[in-house]
Amino acid sequence: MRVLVTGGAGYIGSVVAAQLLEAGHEVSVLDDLSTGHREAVPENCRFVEGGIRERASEVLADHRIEAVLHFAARSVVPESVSHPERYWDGNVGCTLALLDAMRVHGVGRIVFSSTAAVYGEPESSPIPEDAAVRPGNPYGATKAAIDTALTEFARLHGIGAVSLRYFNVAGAYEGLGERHAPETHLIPIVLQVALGLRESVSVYGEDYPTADGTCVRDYIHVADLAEAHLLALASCRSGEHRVFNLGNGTGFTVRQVIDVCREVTGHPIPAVAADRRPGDPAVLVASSRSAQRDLGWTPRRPELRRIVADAWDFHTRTRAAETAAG
Ligand SMILES: NC(=O)c1ccc[n+]([C@@H]2O[C@H](COP(=O)([O-])OP(=O)(O)OC[C@H]3O[C@@H](n4cnc5c(N)ncnc54)[C@H](O)[C@@H]3O)[C@@H](O)[C@H]2O)c1
Ligand SMILES: O=c1ccn([C@@H]2O[C@H](COP(=O)(O)OP(=O)(O)O[C@H]3O[C@H](CO)[C@H](O)[C@H](O)[C@H]3O)[C@@H](O)[C@H]2O)c(=O)[nH]1
Repeated sequence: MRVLVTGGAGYIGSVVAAQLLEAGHEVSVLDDLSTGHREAVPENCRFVEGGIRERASEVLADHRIEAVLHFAARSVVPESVSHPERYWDGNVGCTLALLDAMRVHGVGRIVFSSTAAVYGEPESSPIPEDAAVRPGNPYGATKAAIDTALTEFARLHGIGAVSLRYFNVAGAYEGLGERHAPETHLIPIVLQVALGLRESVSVYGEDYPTADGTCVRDYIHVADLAEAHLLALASCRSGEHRVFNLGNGTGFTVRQVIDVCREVTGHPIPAVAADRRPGDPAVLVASSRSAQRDLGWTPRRPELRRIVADAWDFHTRTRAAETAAG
């Protein structure tokens, strides 16, 4: 298929673009490089630098796109609290513009990056897709709004849509890894300590109702997550919008993650207790049974040690290349 990957210069979009190429698809990437990196776009993609609102319509037409994988978004939760307008505009506004361009150019499939943040503080664990949608911050609220818009667009315009609700994505694939600046995610931050780029990691809250008092999250390897996108793309059904959680179904505390990072890196990684981070749910663990049943998806790299080891390999190589380049 001829596919457009929005946000294909970012962490997850670049890995999915690489896997789409490997599977024989023709891949176009549209990215404004606001948080992405030009060199992360796999070589055989057609790259267009620009914003969705400004350039999506033209790319859909010129590249005769048949399906869209939509990653481009703003995704820093604290920023969404201080500047919600950037999220309503950058996430909801841009996605509505993209959907309208798809309608105009007759593009019939979309796979969308949704998030566990739509569930807020869940009532039970693991979380199935029919759990209440009650986002606890504007980032999650914008993703939930897009999920709703997709349901309506699919019904009204016959588009086949899939929302994939990611839990905590980590790890690296074929030289493509996580490089956000500033970084807010736990595993890359902990690895920055091991690389000597930070003195310590702050542990946000040690009084949660969990085994060791720190928050529990479900970490999913970016390559496994990417594979689900290819399955979702193939399974889009005209007029239907389906929603799937993507996680491993196993939770790890912040302290457990830091311990695994110590094992993998051989570094002592000092950890300092800090206040809770506002809006953090105590436990977020996915039930991905629907994705396994309906998409035929099986995560092939579920071990946290493997996820951290792949991220560590990426970070050490990137650091070495940066040091060599001066
Ligand atoms: N990383 C996670 O753990 C996680 C978890 C849940 C959901 N998600 C979602 O997955 C998607 C990808 O996340 P990521 O971690 O790869 O983020 P990222 O910041 O690395 O990638 C996003 C990319 O989109 C581009 N972009 C942003 N706005 C744009 C616009 N208007 N037009 C064109 N390009 C634009 C950025 O330059 C960047 O390359 C996002 O939608 C995010 O909300 C991520
Ligand atoms: O320096 C840090 C960074 C994080 N944490 C803790 O580590 C856990 C994981 O935090 P991340 O920031 O890595 O990930 P989140 O669980 O906050 O966020 C992820 O899940 C969210 C859904 O809740 C969104 O989808 C978001 O995009 C995605 O990155 C949290 O308990 C957080 O408090 C620390 O203790 N110290």
